[in-house]
Amino acid sequence: MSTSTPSPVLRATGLSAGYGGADVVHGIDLELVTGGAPVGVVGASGSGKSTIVRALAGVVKPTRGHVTWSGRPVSKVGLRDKKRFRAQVRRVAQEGLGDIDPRSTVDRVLAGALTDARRAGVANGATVAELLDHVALEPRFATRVLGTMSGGEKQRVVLAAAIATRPSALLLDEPLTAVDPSMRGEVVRRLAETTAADGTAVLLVSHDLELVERLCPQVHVLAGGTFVASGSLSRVLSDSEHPAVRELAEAAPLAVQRFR
Ligand SMILES: Nc1ncnc2c1ncn2[C@@H]1O[C@H](COP(=O)(O)OP(=O)(O)OP(=O)(O)O)[C@@H](O)[C@H]1O
Repeated sequence: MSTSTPSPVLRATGLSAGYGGADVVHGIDLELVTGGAPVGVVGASGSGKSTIVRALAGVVKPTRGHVTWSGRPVSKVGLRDKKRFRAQVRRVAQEGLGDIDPRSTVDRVLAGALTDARRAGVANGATVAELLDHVALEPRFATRVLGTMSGGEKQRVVLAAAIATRPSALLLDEPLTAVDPSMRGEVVRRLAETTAADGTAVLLVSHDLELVERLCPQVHVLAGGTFVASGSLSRVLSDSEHPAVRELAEAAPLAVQRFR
């Protein structure tokens, strides 16, 4: 019987990165594995969570260490492979619609994402209605213009467009902040189902500890740009003596107080 471990689709090794010559994250080691369980990153505002996501997506360059995509340095992905990289490594960031035109209708955006996927060599037989279902949006949303939708509805369309390319890695940076908490659980449940079926490696960055706990068996706590504790969220919050973790545990909402 083979005992080989699957190789990571994205791996950060000794990653340091930042802006204008000053590093904000230092010596980060992180692996996202195809078919592996989602990995969470939590930490105070400004601790560097989004910077790690940007470095994994190739948007910010490492100053030390490196990020590899299926073993190749992301910084060396040439023009020819850029399209495939962008389809395979999808970042859903808190910054809103990204490059999606707010005047577009939902079905145009999602049909476009499915076409992009096919052009990048990704087989996806999904329909627009199925993509909407993956993020708990009803079929009637297909004809809506994005600019007229609520923040939470827009976030779910952005997520559906990311899933359309059946990415091997999905980097979620506060993906559901505008979705109301009662709906968030259902979106996460469907998202987890879809990504698990596709073997997509998921990284979730969020201040919502309930969401992280629900989706990610493995969590890293970031403080001052370094990982200060790692493990299951419940174990980390109850066991770690690090001041940043204690602060996180103190501020945890009632629903996660049981961790303390
Ligand atoms: N484009 C930028 N130029 C200069 N500094 C930046 C830039 N983006 C982020 N920073 C700084 O880098 C540090 C880490 O920011 P980052 O956005 O990674 O933190 P975060 O943990 O994701 O925060 P939050 O939870 O508030 O989103 C912060 O001090 C921030 O001000």
